[in-house]
Amino acid sequence: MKWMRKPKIILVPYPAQGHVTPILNLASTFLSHGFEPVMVTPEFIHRRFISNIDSKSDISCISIPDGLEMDKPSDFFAIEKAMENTMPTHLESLVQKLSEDGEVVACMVVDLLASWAIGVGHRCGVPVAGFWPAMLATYQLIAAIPDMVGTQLISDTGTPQHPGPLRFLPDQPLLSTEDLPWLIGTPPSRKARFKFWTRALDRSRNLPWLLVNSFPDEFINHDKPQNGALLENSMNQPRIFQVGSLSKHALVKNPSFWEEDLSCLQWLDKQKLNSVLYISFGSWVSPIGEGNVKKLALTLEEIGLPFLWVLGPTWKDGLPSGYLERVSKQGTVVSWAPQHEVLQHEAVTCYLTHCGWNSTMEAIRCQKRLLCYPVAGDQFVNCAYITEKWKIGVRISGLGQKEMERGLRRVMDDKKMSDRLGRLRERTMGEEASSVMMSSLATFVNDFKKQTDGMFPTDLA
Ligand SMILES: O=c1ccn([C@@H]2O[C@H](COP(=O)(O)OP(=O)(O)O[C@H]3O[C@H](CO)[C@@H](O)[C@H](O)[C@H]3O)[C@@H](O)[C@H]2O)c(=O)[nH]1
Repeated sequence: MKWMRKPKIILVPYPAQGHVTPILNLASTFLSHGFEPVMVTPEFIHRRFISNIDSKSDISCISIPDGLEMDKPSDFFAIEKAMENTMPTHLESLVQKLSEDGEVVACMVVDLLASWAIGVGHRCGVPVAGFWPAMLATYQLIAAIPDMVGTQLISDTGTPQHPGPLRFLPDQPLLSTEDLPWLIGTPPSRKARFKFWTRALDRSRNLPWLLVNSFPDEFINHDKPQNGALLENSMNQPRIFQVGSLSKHALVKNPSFWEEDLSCLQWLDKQKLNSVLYISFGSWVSPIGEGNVKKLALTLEEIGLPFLWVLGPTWKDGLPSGYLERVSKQGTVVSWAPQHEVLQHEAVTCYLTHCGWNSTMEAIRCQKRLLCYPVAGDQFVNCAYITEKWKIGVRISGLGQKEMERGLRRVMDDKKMSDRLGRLRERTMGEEASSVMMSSLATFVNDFKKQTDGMFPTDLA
């Protein structure tokens, strides 16, 4: 029988910018393997980015109901509730409908933060691969939760039992016990986030594959067979494939949740080479708090350095009165920037960042030094790699004038930082790294094709 339609791969991201962007990039890499990628997101997110997706794109974007109130901001826990209670039945119906219509769903790629969808795949008899949108190092930290509880490093609700810096895993930089990814907000919220992670870990432990949004030698374990996969399934862990920097930005237009303010590129064109500090704290976690917004605003004014600051409308209201007029000759504030273009711009010299993983990879791609102010989640781990392992940035402990000036001096005076950035870009996205990642992806595709023998049209299998 000759199949007319391409087999589908359904991709389910956690509904946040830092997750949708990398999963869509991953989706684009399946096109050359003969699949039709279908990204499924809840309605509240779909509405926001769909107009920014190229309508001629070969990637389909489908929304499912989330039960969330329209136009009401949803916090982490409201989204969790929607994912756990509302979305599974809708995804299941979607997969069943596709099968009834004669479509082949070859595989589902599920963000581990959207682990609710793993069960849907199992119930529908579709092979499921996990997707980790961040560093492998943070996955390993999460995967080590049972060991951390067992060795009483943390309590069984995730509370650190020993203060001070610790090396949680071999080869990883030192971290403070306060830097663990679930330690966000009040004690009840920390416990609830810990529960979220342990549940994600339980659901994903037996997955055969995990695709990681990272690069091949982020973690080197010479004792393990390479063969496209970094860690074999020996410890009841998925086989790991690092395919992060395979993404071709040209293939997918940025699925921005907010409208990009392009005027900042014209503003950058008028600035001197290597003169501008770019500032952005990403999209997911509330950035830095009102007090810190005010503090940073005044610091920038005192330092007098040209700056481009991404600050959402709610936070903009927290700027000191008359501030924007006062600094109009020095800097510019936008609600959302075309970040990749900004980082590529020659006027930008340094990036004050929250160390979100996508921003970190983009800064490496564009060769920009980093001034790090991690806020939450995996950002402390990323920051430790940036500042201690790779030495492509400097961490600042506060946003006051002294800390900023000291940090800027250290980051700009480091004569070897540009070389390190160059070498890191080569290691992470150069030709050799890309070819390893391409073969990793091919190994993964062949692997799941084997599991679904007979499902594929012969001319694609
Ligand atoms: O004005 C802006 C600001 C950001 N971005 C883009 O938004 C994305 C932000 O991603 P990331 O840097 O990873 O930050 P978050 O959105 O905060 O991502 C969440 O998800 C990441 C992946 O799991 C984690 O590493 C972060 O800590 C977590 O906050 C990047 O692609 C940026 O280019 C823009 O396009 N315009």
